[in-house]
Amino acid sequence: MMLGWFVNFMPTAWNRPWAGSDPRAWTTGEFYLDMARALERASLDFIMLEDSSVVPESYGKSMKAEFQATTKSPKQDPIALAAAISQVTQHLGIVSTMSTSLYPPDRLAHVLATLDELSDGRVGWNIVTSFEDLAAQNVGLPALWQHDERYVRAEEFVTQAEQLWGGGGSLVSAGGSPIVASGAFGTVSAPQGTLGLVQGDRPLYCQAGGSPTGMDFAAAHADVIVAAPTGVPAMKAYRDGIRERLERAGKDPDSVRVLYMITPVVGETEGDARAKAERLYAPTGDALLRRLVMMSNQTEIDFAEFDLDAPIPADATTNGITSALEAMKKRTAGSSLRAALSEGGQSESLSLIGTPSSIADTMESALEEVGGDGFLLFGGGGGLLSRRYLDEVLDGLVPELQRRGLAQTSYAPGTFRERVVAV
Ligand SMILES: Cc1cc2nc3c(=O)[nH]c(=O)nc-3n(C[C@H](O)[C@H](O)[C@H](O)COP(=O)(O)O)c2cc1C
Repeated sequence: MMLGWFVNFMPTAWNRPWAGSDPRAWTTGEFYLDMARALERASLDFIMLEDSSVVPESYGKSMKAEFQATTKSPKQDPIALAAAISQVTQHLGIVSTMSTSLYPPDRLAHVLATLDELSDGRVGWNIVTSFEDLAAQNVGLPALWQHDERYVRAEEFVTQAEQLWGGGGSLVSAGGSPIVASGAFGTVSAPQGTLGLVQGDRPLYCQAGGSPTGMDFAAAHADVIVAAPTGVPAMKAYRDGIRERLERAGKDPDSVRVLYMITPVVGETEGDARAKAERLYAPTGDALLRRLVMMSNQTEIDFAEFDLDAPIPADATTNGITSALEAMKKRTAGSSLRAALSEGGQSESLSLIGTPSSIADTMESALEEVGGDGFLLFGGGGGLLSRRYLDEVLDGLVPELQRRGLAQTSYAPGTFRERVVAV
């Protein structure tokens, strides 16, 4: 199975046990460089760096709750971290998130070409379209385009980036004149003169479309698709949906890997793991606020206006992450927002609470039922990750998967993209 780790370049578990003694270990990148080395020691396929550079004001129509909950900020720039990680690792894939709604195509093409060279062919691009008006306003747009329009823009963006990468050549055309790529959203030229990509015509592409349009886009472009449908039937339906799209387009469905998001709670005994999960997911005031703020951030709907003891209104709509809102509607139907938010694992595909052995059993049988392909580990997001958690997963769970022959113990030769295609 493929294994990646998704992480926000944000404060670690600073106000919890095992916080460590250096409060700047996250801003300096030291924590995350240690993390990248640890992922490589455990032979994980890649690290994936989240990006969404806003201080949200959706919950309660102010930044106040976000500053209490720290779900999205403070955050450092992940591209700078990707460059630093490339210098302390040799094999780990490094997936950087960059938005087709916020970056200009020539900047993105130049940055990724540079990162590909810095990492000797290990860079991936997590292609996102963004979901916050505030993020659009940060770059001078009045608002974000409508959901499906964002994917039209993304199509054009990817085409332009590939033209700029020049099909394996240089950002400057053979004759020495700048390459010009035109489209409905604008014409770009790229005279910066980067030499080209180690990985050939493009880096590895990662994508996380959850909507039908997003899944169309993912199937058309991605090498690795990351998703968080809840439960084995939904995981299978998502993967089947991607494979059908690939088959319709005449592409090999086995050429794309679908990975599911998980945050295992690993204990020395089942009781130990359950007690840990109870502490972790306890619906305290702080935890509920954090989950409400996260939902508001994903949907740009003010969840402070909803009755905690009722389902969320069936007619609520969003120009943000539609799938997150729909999933929350399902969770609250016949129940309440409070009850839905009190469940653990808000953004996980599988609930994994147990010993390395029992968790590996569940992961193995889930993938057998679903058909493939792997998992995207996560530690719960900003303010929750600790070195202790990394150790539990990387030195506890991953070796168990390796002993069963389910996870790799070393890296095959080749670029990141070549390795993924060869799996
Ligand atoms: C594992 C995972 C990671 C994601 N990372 C980011 C990210 O770093 N930045 C971002 O703007 N969106 C991110 N997204 C959101 C997706 O790009 C996408 O907008 C979302 O899954 C909804 O799909 P849709 O756009 O098709 O509605 C992520 C989604 C998932 C499932």
